[in-house]
Amino acid sequence: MLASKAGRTPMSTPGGVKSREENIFVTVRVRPLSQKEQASKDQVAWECMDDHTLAYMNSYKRSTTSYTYDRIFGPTCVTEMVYQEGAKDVALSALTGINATIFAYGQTNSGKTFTMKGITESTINDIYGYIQNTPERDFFIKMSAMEIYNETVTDLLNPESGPLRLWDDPEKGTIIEKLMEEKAKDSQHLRHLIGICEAQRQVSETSLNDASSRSHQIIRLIVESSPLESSGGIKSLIATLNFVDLAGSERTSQTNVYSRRLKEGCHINLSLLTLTTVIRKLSARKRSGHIPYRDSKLTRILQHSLGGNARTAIICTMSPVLSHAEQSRNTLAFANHAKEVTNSARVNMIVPEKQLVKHLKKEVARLEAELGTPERSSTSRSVALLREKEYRIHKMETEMEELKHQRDHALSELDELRKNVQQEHQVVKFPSFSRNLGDRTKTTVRRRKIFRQSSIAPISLIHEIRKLEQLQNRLGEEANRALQVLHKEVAFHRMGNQDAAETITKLLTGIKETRSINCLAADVEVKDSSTDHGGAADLKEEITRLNSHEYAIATLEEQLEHAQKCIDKLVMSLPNYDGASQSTSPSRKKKKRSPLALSNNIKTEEPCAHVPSSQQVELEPENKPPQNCELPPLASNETPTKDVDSGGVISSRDSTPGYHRPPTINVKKMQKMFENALEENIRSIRAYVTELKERVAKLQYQKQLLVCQVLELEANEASVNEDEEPIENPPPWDQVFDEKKKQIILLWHLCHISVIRRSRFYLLFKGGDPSEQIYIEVELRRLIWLEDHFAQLGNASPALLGDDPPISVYSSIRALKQEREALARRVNSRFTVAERENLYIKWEIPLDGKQRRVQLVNKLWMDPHNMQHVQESADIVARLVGFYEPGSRVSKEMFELNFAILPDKRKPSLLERSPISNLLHL
Ligand SMILES: Nc1ncnc2c1ncn2[C@@H]1O[C@H](COP(=O)(O)OP(=O)(O)OP(=O)(O)O)[C@@H](O)[C@H]1O
Repeated sequence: MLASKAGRTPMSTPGGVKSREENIFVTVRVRPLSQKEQASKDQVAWECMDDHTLAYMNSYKRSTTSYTYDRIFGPTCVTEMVYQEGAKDVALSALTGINATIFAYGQTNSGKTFTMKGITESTINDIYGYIQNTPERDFFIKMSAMEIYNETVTDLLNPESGPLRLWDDPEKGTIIEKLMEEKAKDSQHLRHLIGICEAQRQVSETSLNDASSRSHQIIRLIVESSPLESSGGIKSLIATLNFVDLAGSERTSQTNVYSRRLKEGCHINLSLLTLTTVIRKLSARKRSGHIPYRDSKLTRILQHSLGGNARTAIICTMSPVLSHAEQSRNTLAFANHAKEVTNSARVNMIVPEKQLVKHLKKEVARLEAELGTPERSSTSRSVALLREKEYRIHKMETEMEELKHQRDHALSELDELRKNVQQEHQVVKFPSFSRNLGDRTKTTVRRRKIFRQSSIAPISLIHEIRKLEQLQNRLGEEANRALQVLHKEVAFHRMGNQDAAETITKLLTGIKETRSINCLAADVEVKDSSTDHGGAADLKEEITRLNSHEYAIATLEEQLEHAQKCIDKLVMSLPNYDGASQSTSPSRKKKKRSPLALSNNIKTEEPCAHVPSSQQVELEPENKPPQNCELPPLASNETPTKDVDSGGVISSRDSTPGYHRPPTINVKKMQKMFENALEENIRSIRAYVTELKERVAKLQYQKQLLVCQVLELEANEASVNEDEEPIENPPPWDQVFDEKKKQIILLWHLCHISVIRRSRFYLLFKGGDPSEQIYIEVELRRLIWLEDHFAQLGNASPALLGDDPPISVYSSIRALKQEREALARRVNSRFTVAERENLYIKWEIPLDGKQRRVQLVNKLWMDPHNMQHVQESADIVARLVGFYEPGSRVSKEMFELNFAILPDKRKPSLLERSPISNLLHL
């Protein structure tokens, strides 16, 4: 509901726009013959002579009486023409702040509703077209609607509010208390609201009209517009536009003689009589005399439109047939009086107080500026400029603050990201397999988080794997070089047995092969890395690949093992080998200057990166080293013999005649020195090989850890997916039932479903039995469908839907209304006087109020959120319909699921009928 017009200063043309005096614009529309009239061969009694003259034709087809009006619309004229020429000008006055009213007056079944529907539709189109073409103003449209039925005013937008009271305001005239005003969002919304009101209207079947309007309906648009602030204007315009579809004037003989219709007819005729009297008195220009506006609610409400501040157009509708000639003459008599009535319409302006104050302040400032000296005005201009600059500076400062804030935020996010990456690296390097389960869970959660945040984890793992591979290659290379040196040493000294030399050669070949395999793998790796996006899938591939050349490390290990054995053998075969040589005596230690410069820091120094050991032989001080490191090769036939005396090895050369032995060199000593060097070398190589083995083992271990980590990562990934798609146990039926029941009750309300059906369903399905599930499900789905269907229809124009759309929200409202009426009639017979009084008290219906039964029934099932209300409503409906009576037919099967027609051929009574439910097999 919208707020009333508070905070406005009405300025109804105070010395401004003059009020305009003009007569009510009266037109007559003669409808075509109805099918019934054609069938009964009823004679046509009226002829349109021209656009302004209508003539009554006697039985000889001669014109006897003629009537003149502003415009006559013959049977062939369409409603759009009636609108264009009979209503448009008046209706659109509302856009310029002038109140306007369009009436349809005429005998029952003469076409009033038919005409007014079209007129309303066309006016809405034009209003919204105008709004679109007037961008310099802001428009605001509200709508209210009421019907006057049996002299009771009801709000058609809120029928539950009951009868509305009228009261008089000295300024505003008659005011309808609590009448709802709904803001129209757009033309579609407005049409939708009008559609709902039309559906609410009292319509009944009479002998003349299958759907006769039994009430006067007033649809009221409040059109307000104000200039855009930028335009500098301050005056808003406001006007009401009434579309009045009167109930049909009828003779008692023409209506059914049932008491209800008779009573309606009396009220209708009474209010129409007052209207006629008011018009007649107004037309007689006896304004000084009493105009009985207050004799009927209709004339009270429309007082402004009858001789007051409004432009008014009346469209008198009539049937062309002779049998209704008398009624038609009455209509024309009314039209004659109406065309004499003069209105004085004014432009209604309002000035919102806020805007007025603002405007006045501006004016004062301007005047001050004009009065002031040029200096003063220039100073004030400078001040204004200064202020503007200050404002801009302030704005820029705020923006800068905001930017700084954004930058800080971005930086902290970056930091966070970096931290995550580092953490992930640490996790990769030092996996926590030894931790307890609690710690692991924490790590998993953290890692899962990191994994979600970025894809760096798999990338870093891949890097680790590749580093390991490089290490593996380097180990291979080092082993290779070590063995080569060994080989050379052995070859050079031609020592050791043949087997050892062969073994070393084999080892070399083996290692070379291993190296070549690793190189191949490295090639593949380079290629792979070009397409590497660091995903978990790549990681898996990586591990698979690593596992596939697992044998490379194993082979290397094996070969190193083998090499060590060979070396051991060689060492054993050394002539001066004894077990004690292994010990590190101080003398040995002193002497121990490895020809390969191998030391304990072998890890970092590559033994084979130096010059051959033979070139590094350090001679004892008394023996000068040979200039040329290359020692002369031994003759093949020379076999070393042992000098038993000296206890040393004597070269065969020593014994060879003619052999020139340098005088300064002690051969024995030399030999000894070489032996020692070899021994040292071999020992060094042995130590190195041992270390290589250790490193390979470490490598293997690290690889194992990596694989485990990958597995863990995969498991986390899987559990993340599980987290995202949790498989939940279905909730218990009681809970489901409760939720669905609430949904169903709300949808019943929204779709205006029969209250009898609601009550039956509600009382039948209590939720205890899981077999009810299917009924609940089907009901819910149908209602959801219905709601959707209504929503779609809601966007369609009522004009497009036609008079009685097959299934629409309007038809269901109408059906529900009829059902409530029928139920109301049963209240007296189904409840005792005491019970009724109790009910009225409980449902807050005044005991002395009118139509208490109707009020009671109208209150049933109106609050879908209150379960107690729902239960009590269902109980009352059950009593009214007789569900609780013995032998009453209530079974679940009546909400059948198979959509088949029930075998019961019994014609349903009104209380069991509902167009929507029938259509939907509800
Ligand atoms: N100009 C017209 N062209 C075609 N059909 C018309 C025309 N005017 C009215 N009708 C038809 O005549 C019937 C009666 O019209 P309508 O209900 O509008 O009359 P009414 O004056 O509002 O009656 P009541 O006062 O009983 O409500 C309807 O079926 C309507 O479709």
